Amino acid sequence: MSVSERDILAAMSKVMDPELHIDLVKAGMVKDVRVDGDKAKLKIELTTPACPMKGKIQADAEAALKQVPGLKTFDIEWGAQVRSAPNAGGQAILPQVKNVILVGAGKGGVGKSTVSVNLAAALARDGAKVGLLDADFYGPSVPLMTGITEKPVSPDGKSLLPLEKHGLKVMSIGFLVEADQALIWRGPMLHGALMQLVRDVRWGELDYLVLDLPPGTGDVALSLSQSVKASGAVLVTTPQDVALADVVRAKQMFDKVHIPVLGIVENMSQFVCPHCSKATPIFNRGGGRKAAEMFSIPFLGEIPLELKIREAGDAGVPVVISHPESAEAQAFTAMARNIAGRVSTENMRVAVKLPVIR
Ligand SMILES: Nc1ncnc2c1ncn2[C@@H]1O[C@H](COP(=O)(O)OP(=O)(O)OP(=O)(O)O)[C@@H](O)[C@H]1O
Repeated sequence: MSVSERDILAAMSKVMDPELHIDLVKAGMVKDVRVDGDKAKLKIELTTPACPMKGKIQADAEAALKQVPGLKTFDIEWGAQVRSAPNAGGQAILPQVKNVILVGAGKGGVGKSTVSVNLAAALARDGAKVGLLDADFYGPSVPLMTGITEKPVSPDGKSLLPLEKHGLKVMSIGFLVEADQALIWRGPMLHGALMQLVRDVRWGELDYLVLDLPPGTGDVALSLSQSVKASGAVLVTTPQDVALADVVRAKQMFDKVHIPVLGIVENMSQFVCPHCSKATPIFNRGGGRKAAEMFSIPFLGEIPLELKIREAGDAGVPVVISHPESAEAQAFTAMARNIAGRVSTENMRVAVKLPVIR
């Protein structure tokens, strides 16, 4: 029995992307199908190299191909092509950036910068082209957390080259102004400075630009979020009720400007004693998940309160790079893949008018 390309496509159209809820053929993920007698070759192009569902898609695709009558062997080449946010193409401000991911928090100190840095590093480790922009003028921690001490240079007196470290392109308001100087600026001046930081940096082509927002729900965070036409926002909280009240406000802020909230990350979830392995919920636990349920938005993961995370931050090497096998690095990696998956779903939902499935 001879096998045709159509048989291969028919098999692939039975495999669903578990996040997009459409089949691989409809999602445009099956490419370069070639059949030679009883052998087939094809390429499956995921919507992100940080796909959280790759294992399942791979198992389902292989199972479907094994069912094709007459097919003896097959070879799947795996690739990834990050798609742009539907509104990204029109934005003159960041034309080569496919997706801007905002990282926000209702208040300071909940670990927004730690999450931003590890999110960016985890996406880059998975193979994506990633930039990290620290717009937190209250306390720009990205220079410390990435270990960058150099200042950015301007080859033409107009634009700035981002600094490169840990596989990331990095820019921070902290590279350009002294902390006390930015603090005395008021709304329009601050907004102008931050927009310059977004606009005048030569990011080049990026799959994701992770933008560490100033904490809170003030005008600066709001207008910056609007100007960059983000794919979505990640909200960081600690599990306590007091932090969650701030998350409610942050969610309302993003709703007001029609930026999809990709989900909630709960940081400092619990502390596991390295000596006796007893877990202690220092800031309580489970509040982030509860808030996600309350808003019907995804819960993107919980990050433990862990000495290694703080030490890695202070040492300028994100924990996903310094200790990639550790439980805390894996928590960040799972979170990053969930976020990348949500960005793909949002992009695809608008592109092919998928129903909203949470
Ligand atoms: N999960 C964690 N485990 C241990 N330490 C953490 C964790 N998350 C953050 N920290 C530490 O807490 C401090 C504050 O974190 P971070 O600067 O990321 O917070 P932030 O919300 O960005 O604060 P700000 O709004 O002031 O910039 C840092 O020293 C960081 O290393």
